[in-house]
Amino acid sequence: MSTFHDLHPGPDGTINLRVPLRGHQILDTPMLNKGSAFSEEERRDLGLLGLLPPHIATLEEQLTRTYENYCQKTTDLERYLFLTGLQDRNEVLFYCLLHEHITEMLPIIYTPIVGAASQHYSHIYRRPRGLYIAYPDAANIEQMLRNIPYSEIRVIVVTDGERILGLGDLGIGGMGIPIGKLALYTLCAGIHPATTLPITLDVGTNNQSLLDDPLYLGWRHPRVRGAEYAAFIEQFVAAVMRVFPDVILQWEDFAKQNAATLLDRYRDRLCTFNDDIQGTGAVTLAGLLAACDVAGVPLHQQRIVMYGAGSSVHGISDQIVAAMVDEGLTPDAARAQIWLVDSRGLVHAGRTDLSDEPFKVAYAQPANCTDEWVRAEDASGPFSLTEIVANVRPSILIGAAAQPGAFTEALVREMARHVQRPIIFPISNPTSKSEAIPADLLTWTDGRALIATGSPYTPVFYDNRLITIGQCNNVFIFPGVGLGILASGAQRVTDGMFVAAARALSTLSPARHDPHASLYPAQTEVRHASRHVALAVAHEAQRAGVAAACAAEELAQRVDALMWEPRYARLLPA
Ligand SMILES: NC(=O)c1ccc[n+]([C@@H]2O[C@H](COP(=O)([O-])OP(=O)(O)OC[C@H]3O[C@@H](n4cnc5c(N)ncnc54)[C@H](O)[C@@H]3O)[C@@H](O)[C@H]2O)c1
Ligand SMILES: O=C(O)C[C@H](O)C(=O)O
Ligand SMILES: [Mn+2]
Repeated sequence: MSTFHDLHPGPDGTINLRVPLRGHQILDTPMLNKGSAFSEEERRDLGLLGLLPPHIATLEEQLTRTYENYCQKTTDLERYLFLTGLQDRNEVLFYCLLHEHITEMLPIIYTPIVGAASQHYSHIYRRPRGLYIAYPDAANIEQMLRNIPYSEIRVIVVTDGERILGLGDLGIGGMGIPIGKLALYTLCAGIHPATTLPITLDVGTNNQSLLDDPLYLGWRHPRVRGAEYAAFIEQFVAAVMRVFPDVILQWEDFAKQNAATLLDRYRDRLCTFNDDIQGTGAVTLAGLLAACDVAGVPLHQQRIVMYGAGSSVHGISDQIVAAMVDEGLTPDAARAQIWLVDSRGLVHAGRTDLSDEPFKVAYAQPANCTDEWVRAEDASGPFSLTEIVANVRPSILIGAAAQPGAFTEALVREMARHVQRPIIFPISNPTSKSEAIPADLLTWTDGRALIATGSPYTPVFYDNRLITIGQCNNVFIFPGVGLGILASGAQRVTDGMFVAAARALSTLSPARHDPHASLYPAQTEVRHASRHVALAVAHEAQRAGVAAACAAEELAQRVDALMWEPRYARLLPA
């Protein structure tokens, strides 16, 4: 069972796999099951005779049947359940179907519908996947890690469910996210599914409606905090390092008070990164660099307002500063061009509530920066976002506060008065949390805005043109980063690897060749983009000395060899 991922095609391109299982055991193993596509020999030699309808289907026939079924579903949640069911039954067919219909199905297995599935997790639950590590079982984590069906795990995505997209604390329901992210590792970067492991650390939930829900599947307890939480995480990481010493550990959708702390605590101890901070930083920088190119104004001359000052803005700000420094600014001069806005308004040094957030302190504008600012009529209290925009006159506006509709018409029109090509990225997820809708942004800026969104949007018809909206989502980064780490054998994940990823992705922006095109590649290009990102990450890992050097051709070969294609192996009895 441990060698699923070690499949090398023979001279005729066929992959032979000897399996110690027979009959129903094979049909019940999604990594082995081919459904109606088992050949005559396989049926005879593996105890499958009579267990399947007589016709031996081709993969194409299976895809037709499966897609036909999919199309009969009438709600997105049913589509999600259908695809999850397929994943739990036949993984090759699942990934083949996703490859064929990626634009249609990515929003189902990932953002935004994975958000709805996570909200309803305890009501739609069918089968377990991955590991559920609850706080009361802290003493058994190592045993749990050894209970999983595969023994050669290379990538773990872990959440504690506290900040699932912009939907808040979803407790055990957060499991939808690591499952979805790891499906994308396979779909977008070819990481073999049997080498991935989704994990939810169930430390309770403070979501009262979940605690009150009789069907809730998690540990019914308020969230464990403080020293107990830290000790539990430490036990988890230590167990992971014992059982899977070479694994990549990706932290996902932790609340901001834990996200940065855990990253700082563990980044020098194992191969680990935080996707919401670092992955989001990189994907946003990639789109901004392309947008700056279209606007004809380099990044270091842009004035940037960030709405939200949590994990994602932390990562985005740090990446922007790194890129501005590459363009010749000092770090201080770069930070001076970034204005953060959190739930209490502008982040400035005169505030007394920043001391436990070092990231905000580093980006705080001078205490007196608003002394000369003009107030809106009748305004009092902290400056509103519209007032901040009116006074700062930003050329870039990023939204990552999960406050739907926060980029109002008045605000956007104000911004567009001062800049020829306003760059506006409402990146909050899912769609229901977006700060603005692309069609509105185009209307309010007379089509001048350069837009990207966190969740996918259909193209907008504006001024007799169909405008494709690029998706500024870390899906364009983390699968390639993981692939690059595995291919290079990197021991640690550096910030430089994310800047390299951003620059690599940015070169693939369709807008670089056609100023009317999207700032990000289409979803159909994501596998190509991941490969490109992986190579850049692997080279940077070598340059930084966290991976052993090798020739560029060898690195490319290793990347390609790791990229699994979903197709059936020929199963032989062991
Ligand atoms: N597109 C992507 O790839 C991507 C990646 C990561 C996060 N996100 C999305 O970004 C959003 C934020 O994620 P995060 O990890 O930064 O969350 P977070 O909880 O770490 O930070 C949220 C921030 O928003 C601020 N905020 C809350 N209410 C506010 C208000 N009314 N006005 C101003 N600021 C307010 C908070 O003070 C905090 O600074 C989520 O919707 C998430 O789904 C998107
Ligand atoms: O999950 C996503 O779509 C992106 C991001 O990681 C988020 O938390 O919103
Ligand atoms: Mn996330």
